Amino acid sequence: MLLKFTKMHGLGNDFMVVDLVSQRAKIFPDQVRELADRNFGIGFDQLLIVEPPTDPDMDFKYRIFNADGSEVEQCGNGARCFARFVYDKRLTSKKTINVETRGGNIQLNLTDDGVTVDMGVPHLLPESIPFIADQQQEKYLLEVEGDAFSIGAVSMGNPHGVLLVDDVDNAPVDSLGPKIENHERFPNRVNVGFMQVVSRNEVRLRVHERGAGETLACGTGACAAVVAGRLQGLLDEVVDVHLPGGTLKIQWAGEGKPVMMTGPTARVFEGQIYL
Ligand SMILES: N[C@H](CCC[C@H](N)C(=O)O)C(=O)O
Repeated sequence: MLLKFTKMHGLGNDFMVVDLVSQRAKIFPDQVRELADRNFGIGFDQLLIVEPPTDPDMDFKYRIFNADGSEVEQCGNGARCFARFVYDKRLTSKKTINVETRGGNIQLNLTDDGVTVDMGVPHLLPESIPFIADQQQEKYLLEVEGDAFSIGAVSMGNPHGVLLVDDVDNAPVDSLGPKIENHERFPNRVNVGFMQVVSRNEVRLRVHERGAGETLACGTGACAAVVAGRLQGLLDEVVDVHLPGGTLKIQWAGEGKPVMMTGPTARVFEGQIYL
């Protein structure tokens, strides 16, 4: 069958976006891996699927697949692109869009200068991340092949580990990222953020993503980094998060409050592919 899609990105974190409201298709994990391949397929970090909601109070269901074919709970950069996609494709005329995801319901707000997403309240209890630990802490000691690292652990619906580094440009993203991604204390694997605190309102961040490797930006990673930094008393409520692909504005008023993420979206091309 011929499947229409739109190629989009949020700060270089790139997506294949598919409307399965007005199209019908079944996409299997093997196909996701083939489509994600940057030589043999379309090439993307994540596949984003638009479906009708199962919850009548929601406008859409938003499904996310990593390049390795794994279906995951949340994708922040993807959420902004999702909002732009459903509005531009006239699947909705709303500018405040409520979507259900595996990681919980989120609200997307189309604005003149981008999209602001209510990413929901972060989960901090170890069992909700999930992360194996005796109790909730601002930071944990993680043993990796004989070395010990201090790490924050936060769920934005999807799991994140956050390490503080002096200089992101020299952070061990390629060597340490995969080891922590697959660490036994993260039963569902984990996204790994390397954060350099520039000031109380500014950080630099690189993220080794679960199921995709290092990406140019990670929206949930930016949210998790600010949450971890605030819990450690290092950051104020509003933080500019500088990622290799650009900057996100993250706001978190504190425990029990939602994380707000604001940033741009971009459409690259329209395509169609035989499945
Ligand atoms: N790799 C992530 C999903 C995509 C998250 C990222 N692209 C974002 O913008 O939040 C995971 O396995 O949980």
